[in-house]
Amino acid sequence: MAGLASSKISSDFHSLLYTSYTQNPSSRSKFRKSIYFPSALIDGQGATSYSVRSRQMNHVKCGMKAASSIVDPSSVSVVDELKSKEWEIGALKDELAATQGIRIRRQPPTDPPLHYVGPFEFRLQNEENTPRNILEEIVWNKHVEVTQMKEKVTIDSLKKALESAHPPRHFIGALKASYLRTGFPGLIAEVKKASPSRGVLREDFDPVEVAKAYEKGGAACLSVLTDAKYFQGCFENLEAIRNAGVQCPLLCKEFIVDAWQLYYARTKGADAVLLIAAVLPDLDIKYMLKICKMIGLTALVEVHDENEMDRMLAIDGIQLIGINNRNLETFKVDISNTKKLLEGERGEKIRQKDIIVVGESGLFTPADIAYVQEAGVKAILVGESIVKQKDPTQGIRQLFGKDISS
Ligand SMILES: O=C(O)c1ccccc1NCC(=O)[C@H](O)[C@H](O)COP(=O)(O)O
Repeated sequence: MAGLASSKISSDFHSLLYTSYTQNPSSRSKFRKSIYFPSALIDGQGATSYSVRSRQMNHVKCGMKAASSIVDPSSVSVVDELKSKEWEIGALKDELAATQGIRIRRQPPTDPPLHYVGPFEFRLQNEENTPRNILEEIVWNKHVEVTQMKEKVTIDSLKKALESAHPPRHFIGALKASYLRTGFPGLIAEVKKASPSRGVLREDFDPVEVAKAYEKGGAACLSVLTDAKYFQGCFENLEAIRNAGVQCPLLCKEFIVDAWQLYYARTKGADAVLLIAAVLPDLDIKYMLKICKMIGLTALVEVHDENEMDRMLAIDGIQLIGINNRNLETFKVDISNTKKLLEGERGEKIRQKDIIVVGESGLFTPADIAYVQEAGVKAILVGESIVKQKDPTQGIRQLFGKDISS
């Protein structure tokens, strides 16, 4: 089915372009008929489980440059056709994400391939191909990183490794138990050496020592940064903490852009993963939630604004939502963001759905904790204010204004 539909679309597409081009060669419009495969589906099996859907002709502005040369149509290779199709799929993914308010493009807008329409060739104009902000840069880099990792570690080998993986620890259960025990939001303490917004936070950074100090201070769970380039983290830290006998459930703090990463994180000792609504379209979130449930991972779905919160509240199966007070595009931190997103109908819907909310970023004092707790959070995710303390155990005591360890 997919193959047939694709070739039909391809011929329609080119015949339409040929007609458009020959009738009004100066036309400044691009017709695009595209196919959408959610990126999360392309894990080697999923892609065939989705029907190919040709979409309405989209009439969007672009410039069609006059043919620079006359080519023999029979010389257009299958590779050119596939490159053209790949480019169209990438462009459509961004277009579909944009309809959900997502501004992050998953990959650089590559140069559109040369289009061959009958005896003509032309190239559609290109958008800027530099990242618009740090989050988009991280996501583009992550795509390259994961593509390279997937060449070395297959999804089948990961699925095989999962057969002997440790049983997952109950991430949400630990947060709820901590809240009941202390009367404070459960603490997800973040093992983070550095970040794009704050640089190096802790020079003498021993992840296992930091993790043990957090556990001693009363953390319910830990968040472990595994991104190397922008946070100086790594998966070896996650494994080392797991293997050091730390009992806290572990959140793999990674930028998930591909379902393969979920399997990989689970094999490296993760009990939970982060799904960022600013990066992942709804279909990817839904698909990844299913995979998380299947392989024993808790999903912390992160939002920053009302649009992202409304999108996530419309998705069934989400149990844990993190409200990030840091704008990951501008780095601006404002803890009132948590209050804003929990007011009114949104707060009511969260209570009805029994969703646990995590207040994330910019929490430094007992007053900050009281503020977000009053807003309705049952858990908090804290990095900078405790990881930079000489004694992180003491840092937790200062953060809460009391010893929450027993
Ligand atoms: O912290 C950054 O600079 C950053 C930049 C781009 C994407 C994510 C980023 N941080 C991840 C986080 O959200 C924080 O590590 C986490 O919420 C803890 O925040 P904090 O307590 O302020 O360290």
